[in-house]
Amino acid sequence: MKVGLIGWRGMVGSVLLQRMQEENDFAGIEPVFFSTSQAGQPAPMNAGTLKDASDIAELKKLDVILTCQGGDYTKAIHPELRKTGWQGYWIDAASTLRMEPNAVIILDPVNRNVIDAALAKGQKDFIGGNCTVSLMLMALGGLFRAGLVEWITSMTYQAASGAGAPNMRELLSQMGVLHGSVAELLKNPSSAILDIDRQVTATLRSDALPTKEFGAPLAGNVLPWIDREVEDGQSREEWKGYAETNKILGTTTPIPVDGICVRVSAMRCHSQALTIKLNKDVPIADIENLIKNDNQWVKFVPNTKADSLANLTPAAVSGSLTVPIGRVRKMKMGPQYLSAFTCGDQLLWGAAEPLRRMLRVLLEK
Ligand SMILES: NC(=O)C1=CN([C@@H]2O[C@H](COP(=O)(O)OP(=O)(O)OC[C@H]3O[C@@H](n4cnc5c(N)ncnc54)[C@H](OP(=O)(O)O)[C@@H]3O)[C@@H](O)[C@H]2O)C=CC1
Ligand SMILES: N[C@@H](CC(=O)OP(=O)(O)O)C(=O)O
Repeated sequence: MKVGLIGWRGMVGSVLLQRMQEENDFAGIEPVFFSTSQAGQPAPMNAGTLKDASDIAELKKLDVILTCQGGDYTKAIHPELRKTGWQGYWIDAASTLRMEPNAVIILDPVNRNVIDAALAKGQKDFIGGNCTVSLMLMALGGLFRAGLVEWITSMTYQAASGAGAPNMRELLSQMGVLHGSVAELLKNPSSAILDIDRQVTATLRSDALPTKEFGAPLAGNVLPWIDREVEDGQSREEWKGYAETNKILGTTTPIPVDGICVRVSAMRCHSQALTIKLNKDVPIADIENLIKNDNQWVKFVPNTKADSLANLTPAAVSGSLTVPIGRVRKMKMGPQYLSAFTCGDQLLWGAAEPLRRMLRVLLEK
């Protein structure tokens, strides 16, 4: 199978390449590497030279295209390529095609049935889901599979990486400026904390912090808006919660999903505080079993302070495929109301992993 890799140099693409190497995915394919800016230069893995990612004639030779190049690339190339009659598989990290009727949103541990049905019908476009949605479904797959979810709200704590590599750098630079503004005061253990706070706040409100990428300070702050405005006061990131969850699950009666998406100063793990309305009262032990037996990556964290702080944080999860879920308990609102907290690496299950697994699904066909 001839597989074209596009966007492999970027942040998501680098994680994808690393995972494909770890899992020996290259053994079953003939990789062809592309670039929009470096055609002619040596390709990685001694795979010849880089081809031009806008060369439709070269792209047409491929059985599969795996792209993490971004939405603008997809918008420009996908329709051109399909117009020529190309019948290959298009696997993509960008959101552009997700809601197209002939595209499937891929998260195989959760919706392998939807993927298989689409393949059987001859569908060719397989698109990775929004990171927040995919991570929520990896954590709560067991409750959805059991048909227990009446509705869900997700209050998110999303990492800088979701906004891109330059944003991760900017966050760290902001942290450095904040620290620098009070470094002398911090050295003196008897300096007044309110003086330190006043100085930090003054720095946050000044022009001293770099804010080109986020448009606001993220260090020492939270940003309660991600992506652009859509309708009904929702941000596009919040809109995806409902639209993509229901498309991934292939629901016939949509399950309401809503909440507020917030950017916080984590590096690459998105966390979510969930309120789940169950459609019946289920004992907490059964809920725990459904959650932890759903897939091999979900990890149930006991609802204790020690377990939560050790296992349910971006610091614990970063770089790992494990999706912990904890703080699970019935709420004061009644026995059908469940709270939970989950955290996951948004570059792995949130972006790269579903793509490489889709390639595996095609190889095993
Ligand atoms: N960031 C995220 O969390 C998520 C992103 N996505 C999707 O993936 C797409 C790509 O995102 P992301 O990986 O963050 O984008 P990057 O900006 O890291 O990479 C995108 C492209 O930029 C080019 N590029 C230019 N300069 C450099 C450089 N110095 N280092 C590396 N690449 C460079 C490369 O293309 P070339 O070789 O052609 O020059 C690369 O493929 C997004 O647009 C989005 O659609 C999906 C889910 C999550
Ligand atoms: N919007 C996400 C990252 C992302 O790229 O999402 P999507 O794949 O839906 O465009 C975030 O900011 O955290």
